[in-house]
Amino acid sequence: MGKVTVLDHPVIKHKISILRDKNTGSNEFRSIIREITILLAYEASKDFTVEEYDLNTPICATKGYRLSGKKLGIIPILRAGLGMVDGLIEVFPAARIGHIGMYRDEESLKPVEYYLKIPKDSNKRDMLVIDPMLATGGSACDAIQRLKEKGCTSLKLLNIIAAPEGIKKVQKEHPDVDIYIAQLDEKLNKDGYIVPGLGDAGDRLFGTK
Ligand SMILES: O=P(O)(O)OC[C@H]1O[C@H](OP(=O)(O)OP(=O)(O)O)[C@H](O)[C@@H]1O
Ligand SMILES: O=c1cc[nH]c(=O)[nH]1
Ligand SMILES: [Mg+2]
Repeated sequence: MGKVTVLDHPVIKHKISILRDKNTGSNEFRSIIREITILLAYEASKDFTVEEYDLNTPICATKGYRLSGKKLGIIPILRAGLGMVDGLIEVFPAARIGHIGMYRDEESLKPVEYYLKIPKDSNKRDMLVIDPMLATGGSACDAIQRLKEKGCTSLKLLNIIAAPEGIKKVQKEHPDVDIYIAQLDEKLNKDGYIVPGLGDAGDRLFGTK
């Protein structure tokens, strides 16, 4: 079963609370999503490998380290996943970026795919799937399934807020995928929104409500 890592940190608690506040505007919302994503990126890359190399500081010769594992791919689930892209490429500037477009049908809550474009060599890369919200888990599970159909074998999922229902579904359908979240919330409401959550992440990022 996939491992779940929750960022348990006072600064994250502080920032998540600002995201939750309905009076927080899009500009601040976007920058906090970006900041938390940077911390998630560090956590999700703890198992990356490094190799040693020789370098000179202004003082002496010493050993340096550089990342030596597989190349990275970042896959935001549109739209809201776009809010996390900047934070990730700040940490991993050489990563290639693919996109998967999914929206949740408001009645059935089932994800509907409308776009897919990923790097050609995605099957050789470590792929980070990003979306601020993991609610029922339908969008994440379908996105991961589509990437697997395209040959991806190394996948991690990064979310800002997750509901237990979503985590359970990803663990059941994709036991090989580890999940990194900033906050585990209580539950879903009858409309499939995370409680207490932060509302519709896409609308809050892009000011569409
Ligand atoms: O776990 P789930 O129940 O599938 O819900 C989570 C999905 O819902 C939101 O997207 P939304 O459908 O609102 O599309 P948007 O990003 O375009 O706003 C969110 O960004 C996830 O992709
Ligand atoms: O609470 C939720 C659930 C799904 N999508 C969102 O943006 N928010
Ligand atoms: Mg939305």
